[in-house]
Amino acid sequence: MNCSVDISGERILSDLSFKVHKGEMLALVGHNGAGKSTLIKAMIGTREKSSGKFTICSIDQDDQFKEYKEKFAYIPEEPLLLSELTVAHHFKLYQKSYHIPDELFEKRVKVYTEAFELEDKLNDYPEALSKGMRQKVQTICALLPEVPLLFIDEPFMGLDIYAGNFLEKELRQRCEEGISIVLTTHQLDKVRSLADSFIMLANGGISASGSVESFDTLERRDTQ
Ligand SMILES: Nc1ncnc2c1ncn2[C@@H]1O[C@H](COP(=O)(O)OP(=O)(O)OP(=O)(O)O)[C@@H](O)[C@H]1O
Repeated sequence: MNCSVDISGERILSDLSFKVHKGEMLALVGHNGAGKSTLIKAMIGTREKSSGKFTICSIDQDDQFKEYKEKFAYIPEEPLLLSELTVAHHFKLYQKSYHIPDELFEKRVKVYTEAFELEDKLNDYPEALSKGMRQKVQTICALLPEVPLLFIDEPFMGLDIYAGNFLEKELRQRCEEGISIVLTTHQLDKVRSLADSFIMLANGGISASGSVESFDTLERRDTQ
């Protein structure tokens, strides 16, 4: 993956280049405004890049956008649910978009709605849900398909402790199954406990990167 991104003529990300390996969990870290969400949005295709190239499993974002999109699922920082669809409709929409077989779909909906305590909310519309519940619905949607890559912007924001612990376990399990995950977080304890590697963004570029063990050293050095 490599890219530059300009917003309103201002360079936000400059010549970033990195790889995410199969089964790797990569944490994007950096202060507010460092460009973490912008990078994720460029990778999912909702923010145009000014130059560069993204590929997932050798599929190029610009040349084969439909195939590229089918290779990842995305959990945004703020839930983006449609007001005219119920919770169950959202799940069905993901099933159709990602061609999820019925058996897998039903199994995952059951496991996740139980784990996130949403079994009695399936026929509710987003406006009847709390912000945390909307975040849980959005999270479940992204966990339904079998895709090689997950992009997650602040996965634990707004989730209660039980849901956060469940998601942490689920993400770890997905990586063990060979799925790669790129997440942003300000929770450095999560970087340490979950991620394999990190990229620190600053001033539009990568100021540090490496294994999570080197993140620990960097953190100690920077706080002493
Ligand atoms: N829609 C926009 N219009 C103008 N500038 C924007 C827009 N979105 C982001 N920016 C700018 O791009 C830069 C990076 O923002 P971004 O949201 O990617 O940061 P972040 O690292 O995700 O921050 P946070 O930790 O606060 O979520 C900031 O300077 C921000 O002001």
